[in-house]
Amino acid sequence: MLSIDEALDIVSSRLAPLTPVERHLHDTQGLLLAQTISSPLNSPPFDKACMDGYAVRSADFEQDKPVLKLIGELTAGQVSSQKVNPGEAIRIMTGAPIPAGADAVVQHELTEFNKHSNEIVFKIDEIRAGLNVLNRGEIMREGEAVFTEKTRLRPQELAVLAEMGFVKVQIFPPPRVAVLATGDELVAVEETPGPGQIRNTNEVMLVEQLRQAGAIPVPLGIARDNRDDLQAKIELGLQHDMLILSGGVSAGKLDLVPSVLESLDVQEIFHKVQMKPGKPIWFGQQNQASDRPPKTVFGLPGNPVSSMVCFEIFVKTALRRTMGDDALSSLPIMVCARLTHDHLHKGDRPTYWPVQFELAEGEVRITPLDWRGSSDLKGTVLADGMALFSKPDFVYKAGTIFNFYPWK
Ligand SMILES: Nc1nc2c(c(=O)[nH]1)N[C@H]1C(S)=C(S)[C@@H](COP(=O)(O)OP(=O)(O)OC[C@H]3O[C@@H](n4cnc5c(N)ncnc54)[C@H](O)[C@@H]3O)O[C@H]1N2
Ligand code: MOO
Repeated sequence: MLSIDEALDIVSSRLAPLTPVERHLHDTQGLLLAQTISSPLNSPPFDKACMDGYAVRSADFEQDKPVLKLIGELTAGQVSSQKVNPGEAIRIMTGAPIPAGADAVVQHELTEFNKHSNEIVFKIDEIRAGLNVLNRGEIMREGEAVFTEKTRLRPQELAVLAEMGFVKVQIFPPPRVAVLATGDELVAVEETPGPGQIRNTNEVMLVEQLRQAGAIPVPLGIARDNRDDLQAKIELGLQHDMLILSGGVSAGKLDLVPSVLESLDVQEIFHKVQMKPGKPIWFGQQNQASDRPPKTVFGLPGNPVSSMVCFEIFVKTALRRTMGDDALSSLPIMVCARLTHDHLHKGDRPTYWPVQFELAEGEVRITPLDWRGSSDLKGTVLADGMALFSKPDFVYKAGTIFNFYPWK
């Protein structure tokens, strides 16, 4: 059986970014750029004042504290038609272009204005040229390479693109992912379960996990445990970039998912990983025309925590790859944390166990919670994430450093 790391390598190497599309800036938050960007302009576009005060000639300050004559006023958005000559100053606001003749700005707090004589007295006797002035192109030069491909578009990147006048950019789009729950025992959340039935809780969970991961979820409801219904709904699911099924992948009589997928030319790449929960996970792909990427299918084990954990580890990695992340940055995010209590790990499957975390004395600490296994979703609601316990039948001592996988 594959190890978790082997399975992750396979998932990551089998997925590639979707074809880039052009999007309005407002619809690109958090996505990766699919183009390089050079600046078409200088920033700032003109020498500008960084303080409210007076635009002056630094040469006027070479002898003693000067008294300068006020000849005008300039607010941001205005361009002065006046020139500052020796012995003169212009009142200037932050963001306004420096007027001709001036080469420095003295901030308002270091001055006193005499409105009767229209003169400014300065409480500073030496200034350098360029004081409180941001020069044209000092932050960004015209033609300068600003963003490489695969830059993540956070709020500040979006604002820099807006400054450069990019209204639309090429990005790697989020995948549309179909979610299909399988099982004769399932009823929709709105329904009251009859004898032997349970509500389809995996759908709402997987849809929200997809949304949090930046993908576009498309819930397809429930497929019954018969070939015809499964086939029809899986075919519908295969019209999306990715399909996530839950249930029907272990060894039961009605675990038909792998064989129906195979009949639809979805090739099995692996089935089963040495892990708990989530051992029966199924991963496959259906080839498309040569110029199009294959369709990816995950068959997640039906037990709710198995579905959730397999999503966190494998589906998220796949999603990140489709959205442009490279193999390394697509791997599950983990943090080093210290165990607060002894923990007995029973069995031989590496196990993701729900834990609470706290920040104490400058370190992350994790405490394993009381949890009944892969059906116990409620046991995860107090957890902040999971820790991976790998050594078979082993007591992990308090103080051991661990990989903690936060849930978000
Ligand atoms: N003989 C064996 N039996 C099982 C094995 C095995 O290796 N050999 N593996 C066990 C493990 S581990 C898991 S995990 C489960 C996974 O089984 P399936 O993926 O086939 O899932 P189902 O049997 O369909 O369902 C399991 C469990 O989860 C409930 N379920 C299913 N779908 C949903 C849903 N959408 N919302 C809420 N709950 C759901 C279902 O009712 C079952 O209780 O198999 C073990 N068996
Ligand atoms: O792997 Mo199953 O998810 O142990 O219950």
